[in-house]
This record gives sequence, C-alpha cells and structure tokens, in this order.
Amino acid sequence: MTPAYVALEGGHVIEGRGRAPGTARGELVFTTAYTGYEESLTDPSYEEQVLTFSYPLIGNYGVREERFESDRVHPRAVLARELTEDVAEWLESEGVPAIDHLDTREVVTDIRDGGAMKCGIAVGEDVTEADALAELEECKAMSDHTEIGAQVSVDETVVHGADNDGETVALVDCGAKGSIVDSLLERDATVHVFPHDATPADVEAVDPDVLFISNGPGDPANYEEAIALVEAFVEDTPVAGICLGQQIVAEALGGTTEKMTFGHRGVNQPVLDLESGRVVMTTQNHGYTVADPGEHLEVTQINVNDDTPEGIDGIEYDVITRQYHPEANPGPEDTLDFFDDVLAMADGQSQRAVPADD
Ligand SMILES: NC(=O)CC[C@H](N)C(=O)O
Repeated sequence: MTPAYVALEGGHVIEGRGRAPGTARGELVFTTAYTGYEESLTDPSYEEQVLTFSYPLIGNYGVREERFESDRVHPRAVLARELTEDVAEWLESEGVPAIDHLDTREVVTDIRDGGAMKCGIAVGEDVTEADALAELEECKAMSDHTEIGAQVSVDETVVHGADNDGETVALVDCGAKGSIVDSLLERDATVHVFPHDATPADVEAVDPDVLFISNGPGDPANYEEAIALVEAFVEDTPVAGICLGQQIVAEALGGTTEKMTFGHRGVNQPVLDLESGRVVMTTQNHGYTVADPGEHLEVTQINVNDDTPEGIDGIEYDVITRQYHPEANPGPEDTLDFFDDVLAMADGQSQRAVPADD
C-alpha cells in the first residue's frame, strides 16, 4: 500500500492509502455530492483547494471527457473513502495526488468543527508524515491567493456562437464552468468570454446586452478588475452573476462579503424563493457569502438551512445574481430558467419590482 498523509491545521495527521502520488497543499473542504465527480473535479472554483468527497464511493460510472467543465482538474488533491481505478488513473495522469481508505467522516467532522482549513498532502512510496506537515507549513490562506483569477481565466477574449441571433453576453471569466457558456449558447446568445482583468473599454467594444460575472475560486475581494467592470456598467447595462459573480456584484454595489465556516458544497441545497414561496434543490460550491447586500440590492432567495442570500436583484438597476449554480452539472436542473431570466433582462423584458427611471 502506498503511504499517504493529510496534515490538518493544528498538526493532526490522518493516514490513508495513496492512489495518485505527489505532494500538495490547499484549503481543505468537503462536498456532499453523490454524483458529478467529473464536473466537480474540473470546476475551476476548486482551484487551491483539497476536495474531500463525503459520499463513500467515487468513480462508479467511469470518467468521460464530455462531462468535464474545463480542460483540467482544479483541486490540488482529492480525498475519498474509495476511489475507483478510473478516477485514480485520471488524477495520476493529471498530476493531482489522491488518497482513499481514510475516514472521511473524521475529515468532515474536523472541517465542520474547525471550518475550512489549511492542509498538507503527501503521497508516495517514500513519503512520511513530515512531508505532509512541511506542505501544511507552506499553505497560504485562501484570501492570500491574490492572483487566483489569472490562474483560471482565459488570457485572450474568446467568442462563442458568433452567428447566433440572440443577445450579446460579455461573460467575465473568473474561472467559468463550461456549462454556463453552453446554457447561454443553447438560448441563442453570442458569448464573448473576457479575461478576469478585462477593462471597461475592452467590454464596451462588443456593446454587450448583459455583463455576466462568472463563478470562480477564492476571495471575491481579490477580483478588483471585475468589481470595477460592474461599477462601470451597472447604470446602463444589465448585470448578472453566478456564485463568485454574485459576491463580486455585491462588493461593487456597496454590499459586503464574508467567509463562511465551511461553506456549501453539494447537489441538494434547498433554496427558498421569497416571492413565490417555492423551494428548489440547488447545486452549490462556495465558501464565501454576501453578508450585506447594501442599499442597491435586495435578497430574493435564501438558503433554507442557514438563511444566507442565494438570489439577489437590483433595486434601481437591472441586476440578477445567484449564489448557487443554476447551470447544474452536476446536480438538479430545477434552476436552469435563470438563464432565460438573464436573457430576458438583457433584452429589456425584465419584470423588476422597481422600474428604472428611464
Ligand atoms: N463556485 C464559486 O464561484 C465559488 C465562489 C467563491 N470562490 C467562494 O468560495 O465562495
């Protein structure tokens, strides 16, 4: 059995079975998702994290590229009770250390008690506990990854669906999942995918019908350029956002964000729509949340478990955002109509509670 160690903040070391070799460090988080491991492992929002699957068997339907959300695995390392050979081989080929045969209940309990925490990972024939502890020593807090947007964003603008007849979307790529682009293309939009640090002039050049801020990893406060884009466009152009995008929009419009203890990661988070009273099941993956939406935004949907904001609308501006992942992949598709609402807003068809002055 290949030795494998996870060193947790505070120095507690958990031993497991090595499935893919290497050393790594990152913020230790867990997801309760029971399907969708390919989508989760390729979701750029997991950059600089070590992902623990609490579901006990991961990989039971193989690994298929058409389910990937980006072109690589983003977590720095993967922990599970049992990984199939397919997944272990895939992670090894990606150079991502993987460990199984550990007590994931213990890991999840530690995270629930101590919050998402730094960890060090060491897997390989010759590694020792000291190697995992050395990685832990080097691990940075998530908010100190100030250049994280550059690690996951496109370098140059990419256009999808240039011949489509629908709305023109300026999607700011802070680590966008492929399904967000697909959901817009399926609705006939033309999607210009911009780097995370695009300038207002770059975006203005395509005359967008909506500015759309994507999901992405890390602390929203580290996305200064995207925050500035929202500030620059919100008075004249509709704005949408998913997950990190909701947090960036709040930061831009006078709201605040904060780090949660261990966040929401899974495919069955219940969300209440305050107007309709309807509850939907949602896919989530976030560690920060909007703490105060500020005076320009109102909360329209909340998490049933802890009342955190899940949907936000502009009061005097055309803005709609979601904290969860309406594009699913993985997870239930109850919330795909968010994309219809965004494109209706882009087309000037939105039904906001407070109409704009013009
Ligand atoms: N999926 C996301 O966009 C994650 C947003 C942000 N990085 C958070 O952890 O809260």
